[in-house]
Amino acid sequence: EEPEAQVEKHRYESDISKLRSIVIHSLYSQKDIFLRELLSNSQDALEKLRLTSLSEGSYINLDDWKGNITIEARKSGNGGQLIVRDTGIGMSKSELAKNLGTIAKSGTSEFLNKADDSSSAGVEGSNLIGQFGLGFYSTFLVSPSVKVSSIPPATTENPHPVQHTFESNASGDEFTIYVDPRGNSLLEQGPCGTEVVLDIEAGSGNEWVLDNKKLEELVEKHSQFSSNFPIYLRSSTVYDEASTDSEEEHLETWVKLNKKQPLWMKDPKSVTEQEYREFYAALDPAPDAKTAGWTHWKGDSGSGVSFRAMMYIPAKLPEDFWNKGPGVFRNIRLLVKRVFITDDLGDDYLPRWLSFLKIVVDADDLPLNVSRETLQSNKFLRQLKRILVRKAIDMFTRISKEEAEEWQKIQKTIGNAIRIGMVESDGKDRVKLAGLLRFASTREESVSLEDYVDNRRDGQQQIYFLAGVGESAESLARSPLIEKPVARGYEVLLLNAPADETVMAQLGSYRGLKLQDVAKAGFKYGDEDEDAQEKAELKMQNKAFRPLIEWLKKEFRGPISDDNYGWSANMQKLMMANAREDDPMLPMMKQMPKILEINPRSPLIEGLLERVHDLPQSDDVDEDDDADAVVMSEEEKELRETVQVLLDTAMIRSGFMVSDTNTYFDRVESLLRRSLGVSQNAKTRIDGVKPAPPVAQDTLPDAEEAAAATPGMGDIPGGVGFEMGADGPQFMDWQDLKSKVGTEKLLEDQEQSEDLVEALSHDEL
Ligand SMILES: Nc1ncnc2c1ncn2[C@@H]1O[C@H](COP(=O)(O)OP(=O)(O)OP(=O)(O)O)[C@@H](O)[C@H]1O
Repeated sequence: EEPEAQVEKHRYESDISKLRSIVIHSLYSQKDIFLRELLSNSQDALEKLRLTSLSEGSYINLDDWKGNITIEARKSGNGGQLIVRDTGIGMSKSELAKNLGTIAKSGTSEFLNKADDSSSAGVEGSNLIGQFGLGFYSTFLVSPSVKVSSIPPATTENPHPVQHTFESNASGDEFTIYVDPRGNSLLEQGPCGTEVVLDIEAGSGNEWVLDNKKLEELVEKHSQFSSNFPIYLRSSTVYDEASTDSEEEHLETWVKLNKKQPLWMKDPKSVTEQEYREFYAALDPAPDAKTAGWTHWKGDSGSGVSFRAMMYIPAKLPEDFWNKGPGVFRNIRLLVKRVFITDDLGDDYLPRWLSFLKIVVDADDLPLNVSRETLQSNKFLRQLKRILVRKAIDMFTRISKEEAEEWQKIQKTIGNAIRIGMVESDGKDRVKLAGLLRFASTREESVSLEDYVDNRRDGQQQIYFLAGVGESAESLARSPLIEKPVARGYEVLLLNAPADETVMAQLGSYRGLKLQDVAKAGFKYGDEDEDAQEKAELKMQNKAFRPLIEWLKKEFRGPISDDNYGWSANMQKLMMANAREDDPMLPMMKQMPKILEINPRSPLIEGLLERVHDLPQSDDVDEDDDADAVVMSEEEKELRETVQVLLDTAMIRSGFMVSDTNTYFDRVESLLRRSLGVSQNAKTRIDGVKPAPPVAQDTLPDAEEAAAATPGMGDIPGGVGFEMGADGPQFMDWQDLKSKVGTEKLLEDQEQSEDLVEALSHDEL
């Protein structure tokens, strides 16, 4: 049994001395991990005691046991002591020597070799420290001298255990063990336990260890979920012996730090929806953070590492989400056995389009310290990456099938992410993602590609769509480009998200049906050839409309061509939106050829044909002559102008921009004048417009004074509007008014003059 009394001196094995110094020197920049290591040891000790008490033949009675960990910062002057206690399994004298004085795990020399290779690389060192069970030595990072007092539970072999203290200095290569002069003080808290006391020196730069705020932060960051047992922090910072007298006062000064349970450890079947929603708040720092859906599973990496994970979809993306640079998401919390390891797995760990997800992964065995630099070499993390992407897509798919309405909302939020995902993914994933999108169509407000295919016409080979960035589905539905397919009874998807056209082009087809942009000329419906009558009709139409087509080609040679390689209006818009003002391609982009398709069934086109027929013949003019030299008849000029407006309008209706809006408006005005019977030459009158008074001579109050005297918006009276009489608005007769303006004398009283001025300003408005 334990020989009592005097202090026993032990020498560290030479390897351990070396080791300690490596740990101490290579981890200089990551000092705060010491607390995580201590808490994780305490957690293990508590867990071990519970397990031991449950094992057969155990004499340990845990009926009155309070399993917990306490942290206390005792300041004295500028330095002090940090004390971490647990009511866990504790250590006997020989266990103290063995566990803290030697290395239980094999592979010491392997560790030393690795550590030597990277002696100055703190990161590598921190990775090794957990791998080889050296956590305890990290206490020397902040403390020059460490004491561990411990007492094991009573057993048949050791019915009266004695509390011993292990003491070691950071500098020396020896440690001492002695009977704790305070007696079995730890038995006040429970049947056994351990107390670690770190001396924190004033002026050492480690004074922060005694700052409760900092301690709280560290626990929240690293150990919030690490313990199934409560972790308490003593809230008073100045140690006062007298205050611990009464039990009640004593308890009041302890604050529980780990309030949230590690929900992911539970069986998903036993977790309520409420619990999932509440837990989300712990993951998303946004004040009114809500989740729109989640998945929770237990998995295996395939290389033997099992893990538990939760994945959440936020209800909203931050406003600046798509503008955020890389590396700012930190949306995956990686833990190992409930101990937080990192939320920085590297900028491109998950694809950017999935970075809105909030994820927790808790692995069963990984080196406790995983740094970004060592990620690439970690097999589990490489496998996990693929697992997470697959799980995300599965989760989306499940919600879209089981909660169609909810998905409708979600896909509005993350639809663009899914589109980007489609562009970045390949094969199966792309098809799965495509199936998740919902589009407006000419048949329904919201359809999936699946719905579209299910509703296809007999023998239909294509999925028709029209894309127009930023346009409403209603306005797309009125586009002349879909008149024909709709008239024939085909459903057309109306796509208005920026990436839609690109995404459809990439997807190519869905369930064997080719994706067809109806804005592209020359596509076939696939059933044309079967119909001889249709063919004959087309031939006739071609013949009948030839004069119009010829005339159009002659007159509008530039903008009209029958080549098939134009951009769709949508693509033109996208390209222009991305082009810089001084882009040399800009004028070219504006002028990309477009294809004019005329509908022979349109009365407008029939009317045009008639007018072209009626034009005086000009066959005698040589084609090569300069067009300006041709003397054009008045009718032809007029027709030309009308057709130009028609062409521009067709462009606008098809989603293109006209290259020169002013000219377009001039033409429209001229057309309007003609239809109203107003002369083309009549000018807008500028006489009678009241000139502004001369430049002011008086002085104004300065800006601040004026601001103070200005009434708020609420004080602004009336506004302009027509007076409503009993029979509706009262308008004044314009001709009457005009004549009054000409004869000012008629304005007899002030009131009338005010009426008039107001009426005039209405007119101008
Ligand atoms: N609070 C404690 N209660 C009981 N035993 C402890 C306590 N702290 C440490 N020990 C014992 O000391 C051993 C060494 O601890 P150390 O932190 O150096 O490594 P580890 O805990 O084994 O490994 P790791 O740091 O990777 O978890 C532990 O395995 C444990 O047996």
